[in-house]
Amino acid sequence: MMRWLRKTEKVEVQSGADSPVPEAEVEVASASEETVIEDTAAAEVIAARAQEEEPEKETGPILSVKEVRRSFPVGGGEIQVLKGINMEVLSGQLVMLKGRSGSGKTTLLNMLGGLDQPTSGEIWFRGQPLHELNDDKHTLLRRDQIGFIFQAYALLPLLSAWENVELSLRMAGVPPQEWKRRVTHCLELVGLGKRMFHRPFELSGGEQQRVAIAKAIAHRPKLLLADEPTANLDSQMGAQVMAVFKNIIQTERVTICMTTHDPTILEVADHVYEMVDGKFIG
Ligand SMILES: Nc1ncnc2c1ncn2[C@@H]1O[C@H](COP(=O)(O)OP(=O)(O)OP(=O)(O)O)[C@@H](O)[C@H]1O
Repeated sequence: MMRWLRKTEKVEVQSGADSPVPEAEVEVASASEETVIEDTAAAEVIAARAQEEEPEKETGPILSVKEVRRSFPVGGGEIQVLKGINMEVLSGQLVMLKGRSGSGKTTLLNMLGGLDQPTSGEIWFRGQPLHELNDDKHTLLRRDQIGFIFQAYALLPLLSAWENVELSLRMAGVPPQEWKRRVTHCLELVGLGKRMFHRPFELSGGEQQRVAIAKAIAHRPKLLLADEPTANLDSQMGAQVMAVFKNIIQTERVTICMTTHDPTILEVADHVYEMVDGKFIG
């Protein structure tokens, strides 16, 4: 059973009866602690911590895409994959790109994350022209402001959930004294407070994907890009991942843009773009 609740409540994510973790709690940043705090000084510490953990809410578009085209050289000619894409993603939205295999979803997602450049057109991310930045600036921007989630989780198999998340903080240049609290916070946020020291092979697919989410948000990105994040999961685990996405949009003030083939999860999106042969329809 899954509920999406106000910030001061808990979100319960209940997995199957045969799951190693019958019930995982996804706690919304320190909120449950508020109910048991009687001491004023302690309450102030908790409130300060919650404020620190929850970045300011931004308003307006975080991403603007204008007439983006992308073609690739193939053989002696070229293939046009994106044929004039226009889109706007507002801060705090969950936006989905749906479409048949080969329609161009991943090609667009790569461009939104600065992994590839349009052949023509513009992509603006928080006021910065991604289409004009050089490789070094793209790398810095990705490191600081963008998180990626992939269909195949992309976790390091010999590292525990904790170590996987910690690694992303190291790579983002976050000071070591912040690692412990941030790793704990992120893993609790995705409902894995009790499985922090398991390695990927000791976790279910849904749990591995939730570790990947914790890893992707650890450095506090503004934008999370997810390529088919539920494609390898059954419907219940897929729903858990979507519940976590909804939760982190509220608590981490992140904006999410994801691709999907799965019609059952479209209803939780704030906006759905349907792509057909390199263009949006409808
Ligand atoms: N580097 C490249 N060189 C040549 N063709 C490419 C390149 N990258 C993508 N394509 C082609 O662009 C088209 C769109 O690919 P893309 O991966 O964006 O589709 P998709 O909608 O994400 O598909 P799927 O749902 O299967 O992941 C495909 O026909 C693919 O072969």
